[in-house]
Amino acid sequence: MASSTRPPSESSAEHLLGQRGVQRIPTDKLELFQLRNFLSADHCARLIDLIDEKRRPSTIADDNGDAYFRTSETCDLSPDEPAVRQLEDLLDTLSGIDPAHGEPVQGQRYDVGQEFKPHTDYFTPNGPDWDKFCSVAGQRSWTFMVYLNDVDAGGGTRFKTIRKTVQPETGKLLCWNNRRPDGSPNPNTLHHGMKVRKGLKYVITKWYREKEWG
Ligand SMILES: O=C(O)CCC(=O)C(=O)O
Ligand SMILES: [Fe+2]
Repeated sequence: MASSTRPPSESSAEHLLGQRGVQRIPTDKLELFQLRNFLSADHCARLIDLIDEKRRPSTIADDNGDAYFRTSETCDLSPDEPAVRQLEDLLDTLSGIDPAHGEPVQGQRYDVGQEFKPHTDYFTPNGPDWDKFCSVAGQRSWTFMVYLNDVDAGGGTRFKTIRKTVQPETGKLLCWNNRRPDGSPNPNTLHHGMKVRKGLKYVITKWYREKEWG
């Protein structure tokens, strides 16, 4: 689809591969891309400082009762902060998605032993949290995440169905389409923020929605 006809809520393989340095992870099971050095080390350091100021224990939607499912600490990052505004602008340009479809950026920090167990970022259609989280903005369409530091050991992001683990690296971006070409949720996007073994891990996550964020 030509970018001029792409809906405002969508990115696409064609658009992303037109951006300098973007690489597609070879698989036909999902649309998954990485971009090294998306953010400078200095920009990452400023975002890490903001996460350290604001972090609190993470929560999850579609809670499955496992208290150890997502053990990291999380916070929303306000675009009133210049480092966040700059990040949002870079993400909107890279993704090609209308900013109105973006959730607020989230920051996450994992200490040794913390993880985010295998999950998908889309909401289960008509699941327990569907109405609460999706009635206005609809499904999560694309996920963009950025590693803000090199982790001493562990902390990779594992996509089990394609047997691919992406290693954290300062400023490296990872993004994927949460749906199949027909628009249905893609279970092959299952991913695991693996346990940090040594050091700390900081990431930011930006989710886009099919409809405008309320
Ligand atoms: O930390 C990671 O590697 C994955 C994070 C993640 O999956 C999420 O925040 O939804
Ligand atoms: Fe995730």
